[in-house]
Amino acid sequence: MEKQPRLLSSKLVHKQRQVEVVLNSRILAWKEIESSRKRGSGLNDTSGTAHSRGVQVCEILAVQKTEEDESTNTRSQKKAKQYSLLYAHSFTVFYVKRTRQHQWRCSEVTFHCASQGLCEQWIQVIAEQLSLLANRPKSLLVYINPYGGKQCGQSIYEQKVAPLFHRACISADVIVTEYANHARDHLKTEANLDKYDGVVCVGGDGMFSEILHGLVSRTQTDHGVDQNQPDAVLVPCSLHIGIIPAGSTDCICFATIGTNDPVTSALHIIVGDSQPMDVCSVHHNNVFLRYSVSLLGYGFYGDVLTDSERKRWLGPARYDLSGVKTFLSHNFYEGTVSFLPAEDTMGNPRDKLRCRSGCHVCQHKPSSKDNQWEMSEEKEKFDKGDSSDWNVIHGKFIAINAASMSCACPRSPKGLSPSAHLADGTADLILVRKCSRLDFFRHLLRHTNKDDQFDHSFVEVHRVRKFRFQPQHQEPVSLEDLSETPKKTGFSPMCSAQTNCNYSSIHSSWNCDGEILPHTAIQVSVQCQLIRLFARGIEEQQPHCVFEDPCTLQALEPH
Ligand SMILES: CCCCCCCCCCCCC/C=C/[C@@H](O)[C@H](COP(=O)(O)O)NC(=O)CCCCCCCCCCCCCCC
Ligand SMILES: Nc1ncnc2c1ncn2[C@@H]1O[C@H](COP(=O)(O)OP(=O)(O)O)[C@@H](O)[C@H]1O
Ligand SMILES: [Ca+2]
Repeated sequence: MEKQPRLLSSKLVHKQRQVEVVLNSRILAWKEIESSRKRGSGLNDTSGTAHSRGVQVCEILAVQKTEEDESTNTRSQKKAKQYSLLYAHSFTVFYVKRTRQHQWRCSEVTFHCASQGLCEQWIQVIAEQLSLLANRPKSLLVYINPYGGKQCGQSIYEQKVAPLFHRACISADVIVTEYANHARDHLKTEANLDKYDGVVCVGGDGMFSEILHGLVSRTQTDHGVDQNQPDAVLVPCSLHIGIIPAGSTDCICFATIGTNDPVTSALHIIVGDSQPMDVCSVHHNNVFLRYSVSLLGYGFYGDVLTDSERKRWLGPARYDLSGVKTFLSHNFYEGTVSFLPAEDTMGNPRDKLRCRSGCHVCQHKPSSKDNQWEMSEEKEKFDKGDSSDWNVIHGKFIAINAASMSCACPRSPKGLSPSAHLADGTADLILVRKCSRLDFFRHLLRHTNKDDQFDHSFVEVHRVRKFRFQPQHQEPVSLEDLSETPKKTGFSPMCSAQTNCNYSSIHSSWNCDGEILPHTAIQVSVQCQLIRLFARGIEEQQPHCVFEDPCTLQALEPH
């Protein structure tokens, strides 16, 4: 590893002990200076790294002159006070600390200096290094849905997030939404986006969907791209999106960060993390309907969502109640699914290659900006939608789910498709055919344990770039018509398969990231890496041990 030149090195005091503190462009490290008494008593660590600690500069959140604490009541505090009189000037470094289950916290370390000049020099040099981190946002546009999840969005932002942004010197313009689609329409037409480095969404997947639609539509309009063209090459958004989870499912946050925790999300925003993400565009007969980043689900998840909307007052529990009700209804829907499979090199949904931070599959996936891919034969064939490459499956399905990422969430920590990738340009298409209630229950249960939910005769899964769905029976012209349809028509030329059928029982609806689509016949295309989040994907769980970090030790080596 290349040795970084030291920027600053001093003997300071930390927790009433003398420490040598060293800063290079990558690491801030400190090590206790062993007293001769200790050395004689053999207390020093055999590894020679006793008491050495460090933090990566890219994980430092802020540096500040320390506020003096005047309370010196206890004996030890008095002693500390006496000690600190000699080192009267101090500064505090705030940094990211990893705790359990992918959670990050803001930790701090204070150093005392003998002179004001030295203290100010440390603050200045560290602040300079932070200002060189170009990815960090300085100005954010924040939208809060006050009614998402348990209706705590506003207090979560004010109590847990705003103080961290303030500490990191990030300015934020906050808009508390007043009605559904307020955030979407503001982003689409009004917001002056040049002022900001990112947009923050405080809410659930539905609120994220609003931000997504606002930002993607705005970008296409600004570049003259017609979203109604299913083959249009969409322009990626330049602003990053941050998600502060305050919704009911929060699967987009969970699957990109590994936890649903507002503080963790805020810290990923502050350090300027970047995670590209696929977006599915959904069309109906060449008319643009919606974008989706998590689940596009027909049948079971569509029915759960439709039923749960009436129970919004129940908060996040509405999904469990509607889930049980829908499970007991045990509906199935007939139709034709056609799909364009991804190339074999893209892996398959049943391999064990999980998408994790720095995922190789997503990194090696040619992005839409990649010229080689733009010109390749594969792409040409792909663009033409060569019909011979399309697979067609007709059947009766309990569920048709397309997951363009794992859809991991607290209800299902591995997700609907555990090996789906965040940014590979593909989605995993899961077809659950008509089966017994018990079998479907077994399949659902496997979303909550280690067993393979695809290992059933009635389930198949394909990695796809595009797909289409055509219900067996023609759908009503629009949702409005559908809601006006009498519950029991008793007559319809298309009702031979089911008795007492009506539109609501021969058709399900598509659940598109928690929104109901107005059509059942849809065409879907995965747009590779269309947006970027302030996230880094799920980090492999490892004890974060700064003692073993070679950079820390290297920074402390004598020069
Ligand atoms: C037996 C236990 C089975 C548990 C199965 C859990 C599977 C959960 C997969 C969830 C994938 C979620 C994908 C994301 C969807 C969200 O975009 C979307 C919107 O989120 P928002 O409200 O935050 O805006 N959320 C949803 O559509 C909610 C889906 C939640 C479905 C929960 C289903 C529970 C099923 C319970 C069945 C129980 C059968 C018991 C029989 C006695
Ligand atoms: N001020 C508001 N009043 C009513 N609905 C809103 C408001 N702001 C956003 N919404 C809508 O609320 C819905 C649910 O929001 P979301 O934050 O995803 O919560 P949840 O996860 O509980 O569904 C979204 O469809 C969003 O468009
Ligand atoms: Ca994907």
